Amino acid sequence: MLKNSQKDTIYAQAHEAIGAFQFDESVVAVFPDMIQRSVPGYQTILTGIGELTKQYAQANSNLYDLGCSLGAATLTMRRNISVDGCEIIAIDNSEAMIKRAEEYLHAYHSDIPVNLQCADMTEIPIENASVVVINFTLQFIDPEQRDDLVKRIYQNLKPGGILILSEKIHFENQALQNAIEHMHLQFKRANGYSELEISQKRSSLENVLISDTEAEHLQRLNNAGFNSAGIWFQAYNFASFLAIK
Ligand SMILES: Nc1ncnc2c1ncn2[C@@H]1O[C@H](C[S@+](CC[C@H]([NH3+])C(=O)[O-])CC(=O)[O-])[C@@H](O)[C@H]1O
Ligand SMILES: O=C(O)C(=O)Cc1ccccc1
Repeated sequence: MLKNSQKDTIYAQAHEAIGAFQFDESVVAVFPDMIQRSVPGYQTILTGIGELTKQYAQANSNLYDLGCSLGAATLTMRRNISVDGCEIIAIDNSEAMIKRAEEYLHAYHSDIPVNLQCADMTEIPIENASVVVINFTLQFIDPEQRDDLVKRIYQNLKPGGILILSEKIHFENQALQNAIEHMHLQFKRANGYSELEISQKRSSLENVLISDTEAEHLQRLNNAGFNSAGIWFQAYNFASFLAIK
């Protein structure tokens, strides 16, 4: 899926100053390669999103992909909907991502409508939802806005609806954090990233990707109203939560 992108060499050369990470044209061009080589379990999570969609999409409801990037989760959801009257609403606030996502979505035929919008996911209405996916995007929004967004999702989910939330997480315990972060670094090295690429990208993500702990995520989901919430998949410090209304 979305395989024919260029190789990610964005941080391969030494930069004098490392700016904040941005989802601009240069990232868009290499994004499928970047996410595949940086996020352990990414492909398995997409497969799981497909399975959960098959099980939980309700007839005549909306499905949301918030922070859709090139639409990988949208495509998986679209292929797995087997009930009538569904629409997928896919949102990203990067103009460059949305432009490219449009091309990807048109490359595969489907009768299920996709409403692709360049917008801030904290500002769009959520209505009549059966499945909401936030695949590695809550971590990029202002921590102060996270509780409200998750609450709003809970309130606008139909009974029996689900939120699938995938995130990079960190661990309160320093020894555990070091051990698991080391495994992620080894994963990136095994996927061909150099020490320079790893350290420059790490600087660029500082204060941009702000992770929470598993406990913080579960607390937020519970506070929003979800009584059934837990991790359904984890690879090192990358976890995906399932919350059922
Ligand atoms: N406030 C915001 N509103 C909307 N989009 C945002 C916002 N902030 C950041 N983004 C967008 O969130 C996406 C995060 S990538 C998601 C992968 C995808 N889900 C995938 O399943 O392939 C994950 C990663 O790169 O680690 C980018 O496209 C941003 O433009
Ligand atoms: O690359 C990393 O270290 C990450 O934490 C994951 C990631 C993947 C793609 C864009 C930004 C962050």
